[in-house]
Amino acid sequence: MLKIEHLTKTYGEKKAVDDLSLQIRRGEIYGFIGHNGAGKTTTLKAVTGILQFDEGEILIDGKSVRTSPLECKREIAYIPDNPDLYDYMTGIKYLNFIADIFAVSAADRQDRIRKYADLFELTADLAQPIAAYSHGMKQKLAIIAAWLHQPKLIIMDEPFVGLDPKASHLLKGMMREVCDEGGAIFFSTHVLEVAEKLCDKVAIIKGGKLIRSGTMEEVKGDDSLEEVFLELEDESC
Ligand SMILES: Nc1ncnc2c1ncn2[C@@H]1O[C@H](COP(=O)(O)OP(=O)(O)OP(=O)(O)O)[C@@H](O)[C@H]1O
Repeated sequence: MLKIEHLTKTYGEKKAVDDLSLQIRRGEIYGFIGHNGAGKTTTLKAVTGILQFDEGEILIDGKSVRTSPLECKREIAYIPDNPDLYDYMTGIKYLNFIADIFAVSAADRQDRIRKYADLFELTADLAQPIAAYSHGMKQKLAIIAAWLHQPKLIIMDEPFVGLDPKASHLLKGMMREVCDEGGAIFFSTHVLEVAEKLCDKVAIIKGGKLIRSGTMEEVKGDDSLEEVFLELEDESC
């Protein structure tokens, strides 16, 4: 579903991502963990096509994000770490705007908006301008928007930040559902307990380099993910 090959991205002199390769298959929830400034957001943005990169290749379902950006964007959804949506739009206008971009039919969008807005208890607020939303409400709206066109690959940067426990639980279920239906999820998180419970596979990045990746069992063995992560952080200091 997603193949990242030898990705390198520099900002001026700073190598933010250094020769990173990983592969995500259909059906996998793939967690991406690393310290602040490790290169997670840079990698995720490169995958979505928002950020140009210097070297390497990124393939989504076999298509290059460099040479087939539109085809790739049709297959994915991206939820950034900060849900800066269009404040002047109402929630419902924003969802319809996103549905228009992805050419979701009137019937499908109505069903999906109704379903997810009800689940996230956001229905009553959809008529409000986004400027009046709390951080968590914006995050819920961004999640509903991401699910509207039934993307094959969902990329999320710290998706659980700001969500209440019920919404977090709901999102985890929605992530698993996408994978059960043949999609894939790639998301970053600092909450290692969530990653450990939820992810099929995990990659650990440090200073732009991938230092460990594999199935959760391969990466953590009999230890907790937190223990392994902290050990790896210390080791390569
Ligand atoms: N626009 C930019 N210009 C210059 N340097 C940048 C820019 N964006 C990120 N960086 C640098 O690239 C490195 C990787 O940043 P990135 O945002 O990818 O890290 P991250 O793992 O997502 O961190 P966090 O967990 O804090 O969100 C950092 O050293 C950061 O300072």
